[in-house]
Amino acid sequence: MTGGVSPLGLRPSPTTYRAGWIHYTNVAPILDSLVLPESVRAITGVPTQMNAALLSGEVDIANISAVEFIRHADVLEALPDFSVAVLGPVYSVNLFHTRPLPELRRIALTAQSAMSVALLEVLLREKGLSPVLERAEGDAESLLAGGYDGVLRIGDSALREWYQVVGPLGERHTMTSLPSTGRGITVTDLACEWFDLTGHPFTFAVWAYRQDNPPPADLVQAMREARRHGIGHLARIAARHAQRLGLPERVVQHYLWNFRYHLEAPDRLGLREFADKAVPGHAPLKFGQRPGPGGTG
Ligand SMILES: C=C(O[C@@H]1C=C(C(=O)O)C=C[C@H]1O)C(=O)O
Repeated sequence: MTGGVSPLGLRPSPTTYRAGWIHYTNVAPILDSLVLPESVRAITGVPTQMNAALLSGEVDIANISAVEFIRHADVLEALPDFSVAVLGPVYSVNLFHTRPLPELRRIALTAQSAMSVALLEVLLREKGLSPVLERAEGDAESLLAGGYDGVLRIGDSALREWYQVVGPLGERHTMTSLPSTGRGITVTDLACEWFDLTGHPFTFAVWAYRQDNPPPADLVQAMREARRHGIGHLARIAARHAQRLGLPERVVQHYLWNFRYHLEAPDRLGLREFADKAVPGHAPLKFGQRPGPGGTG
């Protein structure tokens, strides 16, 4: 076979490239309008599932917890211009608690997340606190009623539970003047805590792949086009997901526009700072080539 054409003159079918998407609402502006090239197949799951799928080779690319990218920086590389990051509050990575942070003794962790657990560990260490951390599933209020004094939750359910605690959002409230307590519960936004500690953005996820198996150019191009389209139609995306989540449209719209999806210099700075604090001695972080001028989408 030469030049990709078989002796019969047939083109070999292109090998399938497998993608794994964490499909929380916060990636809707990238994934909702993504048209996959024919050679790409995608599965979806929660962060810990996608982290495992990428590391076991079940998928070739995934938006994974940034801490897993850092831990496996010797074999992984990340797309240079894709992130799920924020500067300040994120609203969906929340510690729900019933006592002040310094008095917490037992915190329930979600099994869905690697990143928020690593972030919580860094923040607790910085504050000199060492509560017991245990995996436990269930909604925050039941776990708090059942013996935990802190509960860490992420993603769509954390966003909904946050709103149950701090909402409803009256006309006099703006998203920047919301209470952080309600129903006897305080909600600590871990990305806000990171901002208070460092003054930098926090990068929750990157799109990673094995260094020897980068994604086909048409997939990355399609992702950039989908993101441009998604960000341009944020109100529509927010309306659709608000209905699904049972949340007010303006809350979901604020939630979405607050994300930083382009892994810009400040997001990399935050990522490197987190890497040094959470995984001392990690291998250098590797990123693919940034697109040229006008090519970022
Ligand atoms: C901000 C979030 O980011 C997600 C949180 C992750 C984690 O905690 O491991 C992984 C990927 C991110 O997309 C969220 O879903 O609430």
